[in-house]
Amino acid sequence: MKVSKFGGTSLASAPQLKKVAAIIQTDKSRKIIVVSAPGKRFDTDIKVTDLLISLSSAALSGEDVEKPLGLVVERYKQIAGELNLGQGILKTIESDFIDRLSYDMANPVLFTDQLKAGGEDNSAKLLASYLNSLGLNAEYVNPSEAGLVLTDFPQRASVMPQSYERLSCLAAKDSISIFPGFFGFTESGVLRTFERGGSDITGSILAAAIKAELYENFTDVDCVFAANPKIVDNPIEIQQMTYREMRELSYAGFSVFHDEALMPAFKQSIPVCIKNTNNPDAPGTMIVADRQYSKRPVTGISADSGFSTLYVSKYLMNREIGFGRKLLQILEDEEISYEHIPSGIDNLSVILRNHQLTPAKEARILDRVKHELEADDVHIRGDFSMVVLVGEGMHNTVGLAARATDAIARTGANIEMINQGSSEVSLVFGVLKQDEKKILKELYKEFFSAVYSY
Ligand SMILES: Nc1ncnc2c1ncn2[C@@H]1O[C@H](COP(=O)(O)OP(=O)(O)O)[C@@H](O)[C@H]1O
Ligand SMILES: N[C@@H](CC(=O)OP(=O)(O)O)C(=O)O
Repeated sequence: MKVSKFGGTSLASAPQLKKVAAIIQTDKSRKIIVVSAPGKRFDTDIKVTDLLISLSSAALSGEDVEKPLGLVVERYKQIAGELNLGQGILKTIESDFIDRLSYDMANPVLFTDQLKAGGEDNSAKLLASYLNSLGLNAEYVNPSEAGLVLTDFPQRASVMPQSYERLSCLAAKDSISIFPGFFGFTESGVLRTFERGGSDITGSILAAAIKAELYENFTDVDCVFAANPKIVDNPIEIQQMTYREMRELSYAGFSVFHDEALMPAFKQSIPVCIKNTNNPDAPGTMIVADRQYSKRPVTGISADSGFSTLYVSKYLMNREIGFGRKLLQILEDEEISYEHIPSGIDNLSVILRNHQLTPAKEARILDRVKHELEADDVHIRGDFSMVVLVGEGMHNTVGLAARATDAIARTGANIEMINQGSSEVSLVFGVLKQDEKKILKELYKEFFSAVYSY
C-alpha cells in the first residue's frame, strides 16, 4: 500500500485534479491520498493558504470579509464547476468557511489556524467528491476522527506518538482515504497546524502509521534537482539520495519537500519518492536510507535567507565556566531556539532564525548579555543567509572545503561563518543575504559543471 501526497500545485485547478484522479486510478495500491490546499496556477497567483491568512487578518481587524472570503470560495467554485460536481459540494465548502469565520477570535493564532486548515480540509472534500463522481470508492477522512494527535504548539505543531497506532486503522479500509494535510488536533481537541508546507509531514506520518511500501510526494517538478531550479539554470537531477541528505537540503532552501517530513518515514525505513503530477511517468527522486555513492562528492547545494547572528565577545570566554549555558538560558527565557554556534577563544556567534526575534526580544537579549554576562561586545545582525553543501561522499573528500571557499572568493563575497564537521554530510557557510544567489551559482559551477569539476 502506498501513501500519495499531492501538493498545492497539483490541486490548483480542475485540469490538475483530473491528473491527480488519473494517477490514483492507474495504481490500485495508492489507497491513502493526502492533499494540500489549492496552490498557485501560475507564478503570480496566490495560494489558498495565503488567501485564508488575509481573510483571517481582515476578520480579526474587523474589516468587511466579503471580498477576501469571495476570493477563497471562488477558487473552489471554479474547480467544482469545471469538474461538473454540482451545487451540493460547493454549498458544503462555502458554509464550512463561513462557519470558521464565526469561531472565537479571543485567540487570534488559533482563529487563523482554523481558517488555514480549511484550505486542506475542503480540498480533501472536493477531491473525494470528484473521485466519487468518477465512480471510485473514495472517502474524505477527518483527521480528528482518524486520530492525528499533535503537540499544543500553534503554527508549528508536531506529531504525538500515540497517533501512529490510531492512524494505522486506515490500512484496513476498503475505500481510498482522502486525508487533508497540514493540520491535526491536540489530545484535548484543539486544532493545530504544522509549519508552512506541512502537508508533506502529514503524508509521512500516515506512511509510517500504515507501514506503507512507499511514500509518494507529487509536486510540479520531475525530481529534486541539485540546486533550486529558480536560481540555477538547468540543474542536474538527483535520482537517489539519503534521508539525511534530503533533511539537510530541505532545511536550508529545498522547498520541494519539508525537512520535518523525513523523520516519520525514516524511522520506519519507508522510501520516499518525489514525483511530478504533470509527468507521472518520470522516475522522480528516491529518498532512501543508503545509496551507492557516485564520484561526485556533493549531492546538492541549498541556500536560504532569514537568519540572524547574535555575536558575543568577551576576553577569556574560553576560561569562564558556564558562559555558554548562561547565554543559552537568556535565549531560552525568550523562547528562542538556535541553529548553529560557531565559536572562537574569546567570541561566539549564535545563528538564529529571524522569525523568532522581535525588536523587544532583541533589546532584552542585548541588554542581558551586556550586563549579566559582562560581554565586551554584543550585537545582532539580521541579514544572513546559509548556503549548505550536502553529500554523503563529502566527509571523505580531501580539499573539498578549499574548493568551496575558492569558489566563494571568486564572487568577491565574504564568508561570515563556516560550520563543518558537526554533521558528516554538510558544510554550512553563513554569508550576507545580498551575496546568497551569486554564491549558490558559483558553487554549483564548481561542483557540477564540467568546466570546474575534477
Ligand atoms: N532543489 C530543488 N529541486 C526541485 N524543486 C525545488 C528545489 N528547490 C526549490 N524547489 C521548488 O520547489 C517547488 C515545489 O514545491 P512546492 O511549491 O511546495 O510544491 P507543492 O505545492 O506541489 O507542494 C518547485 O516548483 C521548485 O521551484
Ligand atoms: N497549504 C499549506 C501546506 C502545504 O504543504 O502546502 P503545499 O503542499 O502547497 O506546499 C501551505 O501553503 O503552507
